[in-house]
Amino acid sequence: MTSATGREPLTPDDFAEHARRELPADVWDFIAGGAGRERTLAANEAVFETVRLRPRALTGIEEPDTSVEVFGARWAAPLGIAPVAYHSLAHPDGETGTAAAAGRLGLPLVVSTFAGRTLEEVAGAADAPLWLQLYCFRDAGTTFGLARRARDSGYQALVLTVDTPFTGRRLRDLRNGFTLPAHVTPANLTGPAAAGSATPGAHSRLAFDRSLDWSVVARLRDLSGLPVLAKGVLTARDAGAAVAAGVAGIIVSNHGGRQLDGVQASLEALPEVVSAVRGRCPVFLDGGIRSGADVLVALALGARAVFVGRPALYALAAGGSEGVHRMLTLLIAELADTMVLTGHASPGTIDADTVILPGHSRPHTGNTAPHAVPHPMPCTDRSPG
Ligand SMILES: Cc1cc2nc3c(=O)[nH]c(=O)nc-3n(C[C@H](O)[C@H](O)[C@H](O)COP(=O)(O)O)c2cc1C
Ligand SMILES: CCCCC(=O)C(=O)O
Repeated sequence: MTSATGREPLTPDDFAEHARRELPADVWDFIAGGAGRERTLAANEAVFETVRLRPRALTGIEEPDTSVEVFGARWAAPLGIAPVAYHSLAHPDGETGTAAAAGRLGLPLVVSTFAGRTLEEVAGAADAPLWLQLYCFRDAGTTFGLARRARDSGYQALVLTVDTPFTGRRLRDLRNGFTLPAHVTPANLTGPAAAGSATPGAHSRLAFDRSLDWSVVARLRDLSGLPVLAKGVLTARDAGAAVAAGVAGIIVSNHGGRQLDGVQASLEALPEVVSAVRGRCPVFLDGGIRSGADVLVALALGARAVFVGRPALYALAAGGSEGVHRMLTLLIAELADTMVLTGHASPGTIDADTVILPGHSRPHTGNTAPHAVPHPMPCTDRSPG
């Protein structure tokens, strides 16, 4: 696992560089790409460049405790792996390799509906919490069958993706005429739900149930007995609807810029959602997390924890299960260092005073409660003064 310069990867970007060389060009484009002109894809990462950290001197912290508790389970860090389809596109180790790597470190994995391995195989490989991401199919029996299998094999939550009535217009895939290689199939789907899945975009338009409303949250919760999170919320309005529908948590996400191009970066949307939720459930974030400092910034703006998507597949492509283990280890180490240098012995104290947002010379004062009233990002607050 050496980079183009012959060195060991030290950051998620190093793994990406490695993956780009390893993967066929159309597979790279499927993973790396976004919808439309990829403005939201770019914004997800770029917004983190605009946030400044505030250091703390002589805090006496020797070893920070990076762990957090989520739904009664202890995670080694406020970090997990987002649901990403077909890990076997990146490496034969597939989802079992990713699950083993995350599990060894005590970090959770959200398994995609489009996993290349069965839910049961992945459960057998993992030592840390697993959640199952759900797409809802026109064939409702498929969706409910997945939810029951998740419950029966020890998954701890369901993650309902709410931003994808069909997959977005991904121009790279359309131009490449992208189809999955023959060895990559959705291991958990059978019958009509699986038909045509080799062409993901076209398949989603045939198979996904677009008639859904928020009542599906209670149906999934009642039949599985599992907490249900909504993934893909970017506005106060949808956050309110999700809470009213009984979600156990919200994942602020724009699907890695793969759905509606032109929407806010995830980090920009986070304060609005956190304010609307008013502590009624934990709020998580994915999109553009590429360093330990990015994790800390998201927590400072109110996230309980974050998820990485593409970095997991890039690390898998670069070095299989070991690559994922190394990438996650690096992120935890960077987070721990950033916590010491900003004066936080544990994630629970990371508050809005830890960061300065663009257009502000000082942090918002008077907010010392962790994960409480966050700053508006300037993109949502352009008013002078
Ligand atoms: C190749 C790929 C496949 C994805 N598959 C799914 C999926 O099956 N279900 C889902 O809810 N989100 C899916 N996502 C979105 C991720 O869960 C996540 O929102 C996004 O990747 C986070 O952004 P990041 O890649 O910048 O970390 C996928 C993303 C990528 C890149
Ligand atoms: C139909 C496959 C959808 C996977 C997905 O969610 C994505 O590629 O973003």
